[in-house]
Amino acid sequence: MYKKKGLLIVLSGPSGVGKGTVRKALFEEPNTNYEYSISMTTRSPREGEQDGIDYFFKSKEEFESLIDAGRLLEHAEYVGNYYGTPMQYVEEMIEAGRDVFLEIEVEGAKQVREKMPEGLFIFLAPPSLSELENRLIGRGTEDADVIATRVARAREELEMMHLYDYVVENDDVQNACDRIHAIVTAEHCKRERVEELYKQMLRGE
Ligand SMILES: Nc1ncnc2c1ncn2[C@@H]1O[C@H](COP(=O)(O)OP(=O)(O)OP(=O)(O)O)[C@@H](O)[C@H]1O
Ligand SMILES: Nc1nc2c(ncn2[C@@H]2O[C@H](COP(=O)(O)O)[C@@H](O)[C@H]2O)c(=O)[nH]1
Repeated sequence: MYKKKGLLIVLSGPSGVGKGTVRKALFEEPNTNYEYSISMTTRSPREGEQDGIDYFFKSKEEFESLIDAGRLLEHAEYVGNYYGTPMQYVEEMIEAGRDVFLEIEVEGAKQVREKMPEGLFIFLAPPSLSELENRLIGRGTEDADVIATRVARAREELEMMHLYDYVVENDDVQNACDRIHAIVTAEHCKRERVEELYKQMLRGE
């Protein structure tokens, strides 16, 4: 029996912009069809982070063997660590009709665009670079030198914004959630309408 596939939603944007915060708030909304793809990383867990919930924490050797085995949809090196998306979970959820969110940086998003161009690519942008830096400082999870490296990387990432289907400013968590939810809903409507019109044309109607 034909089952409608889910949407792959790539939520990208610089470290500290609020991707995790906005995604968690989105997932608390009722009547959504969202799944979250837990990434793999070689970064050490932060205080309170749990393996299998925040990330799958891997050694460098484990991560490299997953790359070699072709088990990652995408992967990137970010400020001295590997990050990547396990392929199988994403494929299974999309087949099951679920909308799957990836929360990834821009190099990984480029790879996903090549492999799955039918995805929906959303860039979460900060109100300003100084606000981004304040958020990273306020989060209190990185040392000053790592924050400086992440902010420098953010400047490069912001130059890639135009490659995305949508740019959403995270000025306020609820506003950003509402915008993303509206984009996903509109995208579904568009795709369903296009599919229906193509089917009508094929039937000669
Ligand atoms: N709209 C907002 N206004 C003010 N603070 C925010 C907003 N969104 C998120 N924050 C705060 O900014 C900090 C960074 O947020 P978060 O960890 O969600 O970012 P991230 O993009 O997921 O970072 P990373 O990519 O490093 O995982 C957190 O302390 C969070 O509470
Ligand atoms: N390319 C990928 N990037 C990812 C993935 N999971 C997370 N990330 C991004 O890495 C940076 C740093 O994350 P942090 O948890 O150390 O702050 C941030 O931009 C994340 O969005 C992934 O699977 N692939």
